[in-house]
Amino acid sequence: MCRLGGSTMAEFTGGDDYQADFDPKAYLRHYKFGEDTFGEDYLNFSLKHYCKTFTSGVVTGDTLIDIGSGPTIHQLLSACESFKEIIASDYTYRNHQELEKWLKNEPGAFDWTPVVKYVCEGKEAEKEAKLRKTIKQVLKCDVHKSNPMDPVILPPADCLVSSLCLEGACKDLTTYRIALKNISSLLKPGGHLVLSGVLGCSFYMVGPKRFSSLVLGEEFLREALSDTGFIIQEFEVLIRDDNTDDSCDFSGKFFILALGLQLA
Ligand SMILES: C[S@@+](CC[C@H](N)C(=O)[O-])C[C@H]1O[C@@H](n2cnc3c(N)ncnc32)[C@H](O)[C@@H]1O
Repeated sequence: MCRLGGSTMAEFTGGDDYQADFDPKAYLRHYKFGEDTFGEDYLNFSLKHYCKTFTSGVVTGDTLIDIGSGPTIHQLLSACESFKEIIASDYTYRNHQELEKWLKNEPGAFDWTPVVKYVCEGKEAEKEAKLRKTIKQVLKCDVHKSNPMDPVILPPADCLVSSLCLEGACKDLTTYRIALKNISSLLKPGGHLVLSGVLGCSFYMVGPKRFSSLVLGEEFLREALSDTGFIIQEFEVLIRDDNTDDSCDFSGKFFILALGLQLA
């Protein structure tokens, strides 16, 4: 159920809605620093955890796959130092285009410099160059398929990252569990999953379009990960302490580092 402006709505927005109405430029407005947006709040939380995770020396390897990248790269800024190759992915064609625009440094690409500066002040150009070099492919992805990258068959990766994707893509908790299983098939045994997102969120706005979000709780996530064979190594939660931005009704943010897959 979605609460917006006091009314109650229950409309799920799926792949067709993302393909038709998810405007990458409108979404990226959430990630403009200094505008007190939901995205800025999320970045302040997640960038800190990405940095800690990917500089620990433990979460490292040859290949990292980012699931549901959207038009964004914030989730990969720290990771690009620890992996030789990154594969970005998303469901929509327009997100692929927006990401490619940034990768090729084309005019009109989103300016990530303020976010990059937050991660590594003084070394923005080097970091952007490094990330551009490390992202080798942008693939079509559907978390509802048993091989989410179908028809491409990828060798299992050392690490999976996914930020704010599954809660948007899944209509109920059963579908979320299946999607988690689907994406985990892309991971090597003993590889790492870095999963971040929002708790208690039923919708978020992308420009004038409302997208549904699956309401997640910490207990459900712990159970779903454990049932999929993951061992949770870190589970950070930050409860929302403001109500200024009404473009999203989340109650908290989470960041998970998990080790997979221990079950067959
Ligand atoms: C809220 S955005 C998150 C984007 C980015 N990862 C971030 O952290 O800002 C949700 C993304 O999930 C993608 N998505 C929706 N349904 C999907 C599906 N079935 N499979 C893969 N990605 C999907 C959307 O296209 C969109 O880019």
